[in-house]
Amino acid sequence: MTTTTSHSSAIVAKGLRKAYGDKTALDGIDLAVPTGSVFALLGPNGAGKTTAVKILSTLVTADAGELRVGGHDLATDPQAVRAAIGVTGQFSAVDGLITGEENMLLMADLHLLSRREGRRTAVELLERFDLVEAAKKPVSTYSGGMKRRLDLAMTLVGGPRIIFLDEPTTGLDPRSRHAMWGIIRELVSGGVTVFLTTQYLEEADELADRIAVLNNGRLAAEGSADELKRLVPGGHVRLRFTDPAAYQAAAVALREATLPRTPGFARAGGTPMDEALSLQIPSDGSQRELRSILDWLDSAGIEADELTVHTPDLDDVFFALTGTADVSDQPEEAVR
Ligand SMILES: Nc1ncnc2c1ncn2[C@@H]1O[C@H](COP(=O)(O)OP(=O)(O)OP(=O)(O)O)[C@@H](O)[C@H]1O
Repeated sequence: MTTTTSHSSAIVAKGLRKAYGDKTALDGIDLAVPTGSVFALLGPNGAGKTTAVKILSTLVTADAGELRVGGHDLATDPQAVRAAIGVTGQFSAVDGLITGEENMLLMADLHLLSRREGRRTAVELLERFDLVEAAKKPVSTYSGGMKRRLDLAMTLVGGPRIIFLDEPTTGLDPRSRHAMWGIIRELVSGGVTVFLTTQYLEEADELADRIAVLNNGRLAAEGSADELKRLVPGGHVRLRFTDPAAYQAAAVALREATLPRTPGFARAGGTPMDEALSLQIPSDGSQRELRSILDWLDSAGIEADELTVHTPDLDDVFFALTGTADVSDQPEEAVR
């Protein structure tokens, strides 16, 4: 795992630690989020995601670690960090008793915008987040998706360049979730850096440039969605036949095959799936492996009626990295 400390990092953490009593929530986390990118912190319940967001957004202090957000040191200049960031999520600032517009204007007041500037910003953001019709209604009448959009709109009042989103789409229906993804993508295309936590692998896959998998307060892995998917086995090429004789011939050929450059292929022997007349060949789905499989099929005279490539998805990665983790495996370190 590498950590970049260049100036192009919007968020940098080195050796981030936090314990609540004898419970270690974060056990030495290193991460770097390039400016203008989306970083997803993925992990099961209790992994430490919210703690990380709370620390990086100055709501909670770390026990240890070198932390910089927006170029500012969290320990010595939290005020500057606060001015550079926006936070939405599980600790939403939305007031249900007043209208969406009033919430926006309240936020504008908090940011010390003039009355005129506040109104202009509120109108612009309500429009952008498709909340114009609902603007004069109490927020308590809003749907979950509308509340999330309002929450994010309020966060944007101060024009933050770094935004923390703690589980931004939890509980939203698919349509609202997709709408939120669209909004997040739009923000990023405007140069904003987004740090999000999520339990939805699909969300991380859709949005994030980099994903870190947090488990028991430690980073189990970090990389792009594709890099993470390559970490776990499960990828394969499936050949489907309609002619039982062709299937049998292919199964025999495959059982005898060895292909030195493709380790998975060599040990494959094909997994016969008689009812479906299909054969499965382990493969990481890379171009190189596919080419060697196709070359071999050609040279063996095998012509499948259908060939599909299955790559592991983030679910596989998530379960592989977090499902089997045994806390007792991990060295005990004294945490004060
Ligand atoms: N204020 C607190 N006091 C004591 N323990 C806490 C506190 N906040 C968090 N913890 C503990 O720290 C660990 C990490 O919690 P955290 O909320 O950061 O996890 P999470 O990954 O955000 O989980 P979730 O997805 O459930 O929100 C958990 O074991 C939790 O019980």
